Amino acid sequence: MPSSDSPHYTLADLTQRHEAIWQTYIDHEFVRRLADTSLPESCFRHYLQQDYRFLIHFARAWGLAVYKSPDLFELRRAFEALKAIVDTELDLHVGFCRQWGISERELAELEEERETLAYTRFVLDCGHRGDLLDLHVALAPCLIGYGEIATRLLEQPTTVLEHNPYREWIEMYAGEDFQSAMRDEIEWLDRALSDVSTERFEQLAAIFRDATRLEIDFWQMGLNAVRSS
Ligand SMILES: Cc1ncc(CN)c(N)n1
Repeated sequence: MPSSDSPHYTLADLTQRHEAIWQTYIDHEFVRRLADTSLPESCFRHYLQQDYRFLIHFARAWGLAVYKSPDLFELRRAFEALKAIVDTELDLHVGFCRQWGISERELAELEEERETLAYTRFVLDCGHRGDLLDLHVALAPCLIGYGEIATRLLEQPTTVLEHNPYREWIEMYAGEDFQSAMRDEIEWLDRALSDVSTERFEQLAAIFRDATRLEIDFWQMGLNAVRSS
């Protein structure tokens, strides 16, 4: 625990500050059922469709990070993250949706759910109102959470990989590309948080808490779609 005169906060302090909410997110029923194969396919399909919209706005948020970058180092870093989402994650996602019988046209036309709207606009609002660190903290549950979820799923004995229709999803987020992006982001956040004051940390912790709550709502939206698609 950091001392009050020289806090030296890290990302771990953010997750510990909201431990119960963080655990609800990374161990959500959607995730558990995806791992033990009991998740209805309609839930996963709905999640995939909405996640397409999420990733579009997520890319826009990194575009905002480019704009908010104060120097060439940060500018390059945000630009690389934006490129990775547009060229890799969204490309993989579209291919993945195709395998699940969801066409690109369908993706382009689908209506945004309120949970998608709330989460993505919250992140963008944090970036508009705040600085680069506010934006990174709003984005952290997304990148750090999915990386942690996927590695946990691969490690835990209750996960079924054989004949699991969601196996590719688990392996994509547990894969080296995503994991290394997650490690880079943890390093960035640890560096940036190391010299914030206690007051500033509390502001950032509130952003982190709300973004995590919105991730929980996103899982729940998928789970609620038992018969909707
Ligand atoms: C809702 C959500 N959160 C996080 C991720 C991981 N980029 C995602 N694809 N979708």
